[in-house]
Amino acid sequence: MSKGFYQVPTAFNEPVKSYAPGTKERELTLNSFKEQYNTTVDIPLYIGGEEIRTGNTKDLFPPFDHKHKLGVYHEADKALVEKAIATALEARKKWAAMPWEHRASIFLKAAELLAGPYRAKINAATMIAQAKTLHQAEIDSACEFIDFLRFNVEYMTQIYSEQPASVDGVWNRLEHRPLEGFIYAITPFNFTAISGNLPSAPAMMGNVVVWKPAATQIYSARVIVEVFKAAGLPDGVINVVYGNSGMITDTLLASPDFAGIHFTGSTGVFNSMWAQIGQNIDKYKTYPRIVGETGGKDFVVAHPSACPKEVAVALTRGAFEYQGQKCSAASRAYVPASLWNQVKEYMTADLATIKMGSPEDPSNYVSSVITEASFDKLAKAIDQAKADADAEVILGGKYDKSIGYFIEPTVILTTNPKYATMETELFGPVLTIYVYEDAKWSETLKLVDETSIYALTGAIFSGCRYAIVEATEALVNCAGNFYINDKPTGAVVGQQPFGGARASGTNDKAGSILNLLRWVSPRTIKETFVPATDYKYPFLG
Ligand SMILES: NC(=O)c1ccc[n+]([C@@H]2O[C@H](COP(=O)([O-])OP(=O)(O)OC[C@H]3O[C@@H](n4cnc5c(N)ncnc54)[C@H](O)[C@@H]3O)[C@@H](O)[C@H]2O)c1
Ligand SMILES: N[C@@H](CCC=O)C(=O)O
Repeated sequence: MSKGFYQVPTAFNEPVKSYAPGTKERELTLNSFKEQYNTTVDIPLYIGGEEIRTGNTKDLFPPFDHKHKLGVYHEADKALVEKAIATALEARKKWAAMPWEHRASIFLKAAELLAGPYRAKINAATMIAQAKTLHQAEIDSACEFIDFLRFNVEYMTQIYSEQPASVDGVWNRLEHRPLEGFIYAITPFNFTAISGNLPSAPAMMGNVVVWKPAATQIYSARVIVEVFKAAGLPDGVINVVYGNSGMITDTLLASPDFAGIHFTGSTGVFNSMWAQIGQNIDKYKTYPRIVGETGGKDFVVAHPSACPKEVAVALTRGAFEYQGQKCSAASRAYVPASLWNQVKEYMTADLATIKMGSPEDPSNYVSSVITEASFDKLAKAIDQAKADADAEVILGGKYDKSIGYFIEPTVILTTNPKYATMETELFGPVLTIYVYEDAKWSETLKLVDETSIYALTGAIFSGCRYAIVEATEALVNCAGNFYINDKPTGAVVGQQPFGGARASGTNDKAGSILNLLRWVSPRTIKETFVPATDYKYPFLG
């Protein structure tokens, strides 16, 4: 039991290291890359304290070198998924009663382990599994993950300290109980930080979790498991399963103890799980919390008063860093005719200098996309644009999967503002640009609003304050993260809470107090010091 009103250390953003030639961090990470690349892994399921190897294995390959086998992971069957539920519920008996400051301590320790001894390992694993460059791995698996842990600890204490008023003779208290049951965390391939945050945020609030990482991220997920273990997270609080996604999800969502889902991934998968939860609603002991951050079709709109160089750089970085595989990536842009030639010249010059290849070579700015399926989908969209009369591939457009799944950073120019790649999320290094007449600024804002089902991120570039005001209002429902004169990627925990609405998710803002509130069920406690001893009102005599 707590014996003090503790204050946690003030959260701060982990500084991003430079990885410049000759730096220690560069040497450590590249050494770890080599070592991990040449070691075969045999990744088990983690249920309670057990590492379970079923013998039912799948091979792991880096997407930039798909003939290099990294090892295997073991798949769960239905009985093991049920075992994960039972193990989580057993662990809940002690974990839900763990004093909050000890939960805080565990996750603060995890943050420090990531900032220090595990930094090179988790960054290198992310580079290998997800084809991230040094810088992209650093801002994700080290810095953002550390930030999630530090800031969530601070938000947790804010939640606990916010208390109701009490009048004379009464003490009102509010306690925030973990949800009654287990949480299903289901995570995407593209951010190791999101993979770490989705199970740990509910766990920090006293919940137990069954976590299913994306198959393509299991290789770096194993390092997350290692870090949580080293930080002292008790067995059974976070249990990790992989295998057939449909079977795992069906089994978990059918449990009467299912208390919530913490999802990040595509809109279609989230929608199907929401429907399934609806069908199962009579089974559950408590209404489950449904939290999902999903797809995007993120925009950049330039006003004629914008600086063309700034627009071009925002497009290059926003669309092509990490091969356009950020949910926030710029994938449609609206550029005024008066700026277009300059924007195009700057982008052409910049893209000509971008190198693509293995993330092990730090001079490569981009690497491969994640899977063959993604490669094929992107190649098909590029070919279609080459064939269509209302579209033209003006930059990039080449692809090659002989060694890895490499797609050149590609720019499509369209004369049709509703062209397929202006509307559909492709999730890769393909940017589509529509050039509008300068006089049609207000109509263009309407077009931005009406073109996509998503509302995740968006950016406007303008040197005119009136245009900024107009766009901020006209695009009020188009993005949960809205940028003025900046690229639409790179939200920082504690600074720009992240998430979108419409088909982009429930907008519960990962890494914020709003998200943590979804993982607790408040109980109000009223204590009366001197209870009444007479039933009559005073005026009844
Ligand atoms: N809004 C955000 O904050 C955010 C952040 C990152 C990624 N994303 C989105 O995630 C997507 C890319 O990630 P992804 O390719 O890993 O997404 P995905 O939807 O394919 O996979 C996400 C998770 O769902 C699982 N899954 C896939 N099919 C399933 C099924 N039929 N039943 C149950 N589970 C299933 C996967 O194994 C994985 O664990 C993009 O749409 C991107 O916009 C959104
Ligand atoms: N939070 C990240 C995107 C996460 C989704 O992939 C960003 O802001 O770029």
